[in-house]
Amino acid sequence: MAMEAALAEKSGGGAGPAAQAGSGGERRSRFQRICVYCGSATGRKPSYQNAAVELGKELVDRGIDLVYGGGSIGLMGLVSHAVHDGGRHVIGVIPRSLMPREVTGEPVGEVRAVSGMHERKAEMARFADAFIALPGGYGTLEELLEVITWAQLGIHKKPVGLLNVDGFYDPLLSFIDMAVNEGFIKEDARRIIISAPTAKELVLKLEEYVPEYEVGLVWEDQMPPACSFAPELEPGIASS
Ligand SMILES: C/C(=C\CNc1ncnc2c1ncn2[C@@H]1O[C@H](COP(=O)(O)O)[C@@H](O)[C@H]1O)CO
Repeated sequence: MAMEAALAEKSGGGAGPAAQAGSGGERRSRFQRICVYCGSATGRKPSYQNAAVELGKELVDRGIDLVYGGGSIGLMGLVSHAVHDGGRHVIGVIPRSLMPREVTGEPVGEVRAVSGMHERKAEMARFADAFIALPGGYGTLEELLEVITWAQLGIHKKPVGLLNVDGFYDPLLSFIDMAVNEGFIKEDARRIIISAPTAKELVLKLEEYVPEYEVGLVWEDQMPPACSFAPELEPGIASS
């Protein structure tokens, strides 16, 4: 399925069947599943690692499942273990060529094998109701900027959040503000990006986000939006 079509299936802006009050009084979320992009390294500061674990716990607290790039290395391992250990479902989407354990470590939860990086990003985005980027490198930045670009193009209306741990993303946000001032990014497209310094604040902001960015584009291969917010998942190739 083409990337745009796959995403359009779940492009309703975030409201879903999980938006009910939990019976035990826990803070339920309107999101069933959040896609987390993050470093395949842990980074130098312990605060990055702590933030990955805190984010995982916040998802668990709110009854949200995780989709991510698979693997148990770096921050990816920390966030996926925190969600898995907390009893929520974890889906890792991994290209077959990255599957050897020496490359990605041993992932937890459901592992879905895909043919390559493009399919991986489309699948991760399709399964998710919102996106969060923790600190990371090129891979994280690429994934993040792609979902921002897709939002700008009207391919989806799902919230996109930056977990700005210790100001990690300040230089990127300054660069983006400069691009707004220089006339390359529109003010309303700038507001696609939601940022906060802690997982708690960020998830709350994502919960409250109302998509305001509108484009009149119709994608040739776009499927009608699905009624159901969460797709039926086929069984993964491995799970634990
Ligand atoms: C090829 C090597 C390591 C790759 N390991 C990865 N395993 C799983 N997912 C990965 C890997 N590398 C990148 N990703 C995806 O990009 C993001 C992390 O990239 P970053 O550059 O570390 O920020 C992450 O969200 C994944 O989806 C051996 O060098």
